Amino acid sequence: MTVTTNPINEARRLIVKIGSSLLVDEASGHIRRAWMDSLCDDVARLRARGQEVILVSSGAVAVGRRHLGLTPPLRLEEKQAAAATGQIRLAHAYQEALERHGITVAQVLLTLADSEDRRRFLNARNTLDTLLRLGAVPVINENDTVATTEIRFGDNDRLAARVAQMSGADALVLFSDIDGLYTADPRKNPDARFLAEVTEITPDIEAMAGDPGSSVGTGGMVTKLVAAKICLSAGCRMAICKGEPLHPLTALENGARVTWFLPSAGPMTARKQWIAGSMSPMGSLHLDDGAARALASGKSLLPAGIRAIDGEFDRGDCVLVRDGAGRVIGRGLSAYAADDARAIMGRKSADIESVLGYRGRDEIIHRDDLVMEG
Ligand SMILES: Nc1ncnc2c1ncn2[C@@H]1O[C@H](COP(=O)(O)OP(=O)(O)O)[C@@H](O)[C@H]1O
Ligand SMILES: N[C@@H](CCC(=O)OP(=O)(O)O)C(=O)O
Repeated sequence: MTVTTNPINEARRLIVKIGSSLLVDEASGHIRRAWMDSLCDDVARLRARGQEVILVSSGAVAVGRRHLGLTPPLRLEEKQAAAATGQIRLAHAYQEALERHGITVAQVLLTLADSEDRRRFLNARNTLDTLLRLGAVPVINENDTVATTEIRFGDNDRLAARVAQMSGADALVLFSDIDGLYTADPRKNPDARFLAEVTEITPDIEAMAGDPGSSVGTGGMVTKLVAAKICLSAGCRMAICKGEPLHPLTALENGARVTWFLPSAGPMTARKQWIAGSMSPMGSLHLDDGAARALASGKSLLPAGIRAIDGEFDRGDCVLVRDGAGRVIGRGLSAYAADDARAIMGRKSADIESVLGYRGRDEIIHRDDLVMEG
């Protein structure tokens, strides 16, 4: 995949990550409100033309520590206290900036554990989907209060990439204080060359990454490359660029300098490759002929078309899909755990709530989560 037109225009779902060094004035610890307003103007413009936007914003520690009278270096618990103080101010500022455009903001705080635990991952994904469908702009940060050293993302670059993967985003933009990836940290090496396009994170590329350039940034280029790896495998394009001008998304659309990390496939293909290749099936769903035909023509699997279920699996686990003769015709991620799936098999989707006592998805396997054999 190469950049033919502008990936920002093309993205159906776009994640924008804002680094502390950009959002928070290093000397005063204040949020740069004019910049935030201009970013939110851009977000409103993208939404108005039908694009979905999720913000992943750092800055809670940098904003909050002044209010508690803390000076770096901070211990973990002081960072957590600072984040709790700063996050409320950050969220409030985004609320005000987006309210000017009549857009509702939703705060979502996540930890690394949330992206690794299947149930939490699915819950987070469903919540983000629902918020976007209802027209809100999620503003995400790491849940610093509960994230100890072992379960920290440690950096929002990686969190943003996980969010991109989780939400099937087409593009992630990391706005930073640098306009892209160089062959070495340009602050320390004046001969460093700028790279416009990267398609693979090789050891040579990894060796280019250095530390953060400012006292409020964390991770530097190292975590940005970790994020790029996640994005490339998730089929999501990723940009590193300078967020400094006002209206940074407009600047990017108008040709500002940027490093693009370009995957060979799109998010849906990557997702299907992941389902096909890296998950062990935990059970089988046996279909009737009508359901097998429906799946072959690209439809989702409804409970009504299932005759029998083998195995024990949880919501989100991979299961095989078999036709009436027991032949494997595909595999996919079940929206229900085995016991619940057994309770609703053969029933109409409209009956799900009365049988299970809650209203889950109409489909047992959504077509986006289904891969048919050869
Ligand atoms: N190879 C490299 N190319 C570009 N920047 C680099 C490189 N290695 C290290 N850096 C440093 O990484 C910094 C950006 O990371 P960081 O300070 O963590 O920002 P943010 O707060 O936006 O996440 C740059 O300002 C730069 O000094
Ligand atoms: N959760 C932390 C984010 C830390 C972080 O990743 O910072 P940055 O490197 O500036 O993106 C905060 O809000 O301060």
